[in-house]
Amino acid sequence: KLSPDYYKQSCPEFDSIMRDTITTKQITTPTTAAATLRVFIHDCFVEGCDASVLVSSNSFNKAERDADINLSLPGDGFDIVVRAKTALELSCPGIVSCADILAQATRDLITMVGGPYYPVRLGRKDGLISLASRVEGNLARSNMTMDQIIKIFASKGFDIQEMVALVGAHTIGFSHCKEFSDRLFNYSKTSPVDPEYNPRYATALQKACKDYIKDPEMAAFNDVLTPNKFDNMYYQNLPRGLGLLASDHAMVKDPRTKPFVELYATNQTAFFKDFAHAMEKLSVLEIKTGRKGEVRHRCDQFNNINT
Ligand code: HEM
Ligand SMILES: [Ca+2]
Ligand SMILES: [Ca+2]
Repeated sequence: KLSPDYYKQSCPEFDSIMRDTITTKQITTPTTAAATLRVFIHDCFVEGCDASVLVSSNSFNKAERDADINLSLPGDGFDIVVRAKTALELSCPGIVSCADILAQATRDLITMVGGPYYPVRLGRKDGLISLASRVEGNLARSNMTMDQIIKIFASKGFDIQEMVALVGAHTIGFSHCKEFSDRLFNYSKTSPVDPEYNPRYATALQKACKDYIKDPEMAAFNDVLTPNKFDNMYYQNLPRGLGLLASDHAMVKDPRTKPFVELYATNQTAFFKDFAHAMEKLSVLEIKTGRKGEVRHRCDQFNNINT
């Protein structure tokens, strides 16, 4: 059974250790919030919220982390879990799962950057499977059609409105140039850039991504106006041609998603309420309890490393 105070008896310092670790990390490395949120969704959409994404490959197993869509997952999202796990293992060894650490860290970081609070129930076990081959088809890509994207979210139990609310996560963080450069250079015979972009924004992006093939680290903020603040600016950007990814633009073009973009653009309270609700739902997606999982000693390997 899950509960918000699952560790009250077994690890009374859980809350304070989490709070200290997260505050220190986010203050010294402000990209941590977005990094952790992305790692979390990539975890939950593949085998559920079970920390399967945190496992490293070894000679027996090519893990999720080495699936091509996960290669760009930001290191800070892994590091925060390792830090919390290390501190927790000193206080209460073998008690707190990596999956719970990731779920609670994500929530705390979202609130730290201005987003809504939602309850996270605890008691998840860490998964026993992490296979790169099981990733494909479970995560949306920016070049997918809206039909494909809607289908993926539906397969995880999210309707269109919940999907639009969740994608509001792009109010923080950044994307590497290769994720949107096809819209900037040689877009079509008639126009080098995607005409959906605001022209000045397109010029700025072309500059920012000029050498992206030589330097694959080059990136741009997902929300050009308030990149570090969790707010509803992402939705306000879209109709102004300030959406970064093709999938972001598609949100405001498709008649199925557009009404929700418009709602959230004008009503941040509605966005926060729906985002919080969808995150609470995401946080318990296909979680494992009891014997269906374990509490890993190290978040990057199964306790039986030969599996
Ligand atoms: C339409 C569905 C989605 C697509 C196609 C998509 C695609 C992407 C892509 C391509 C990136 C850039 C990755 C990189 O270059 O490193 C990104 C970043 C990000 N995505 Fe999404 N995403 C979607 C939905 C979501 C959802 C539902 C969430 C969370 C609830 C989310 C959270 C994030 C965050 C926080 C970042 C920034 C990561 C960072 O700054 O390190 N995305 N997304
Ligand atoms: Ca998982
Ligand atoms: Ca923002």
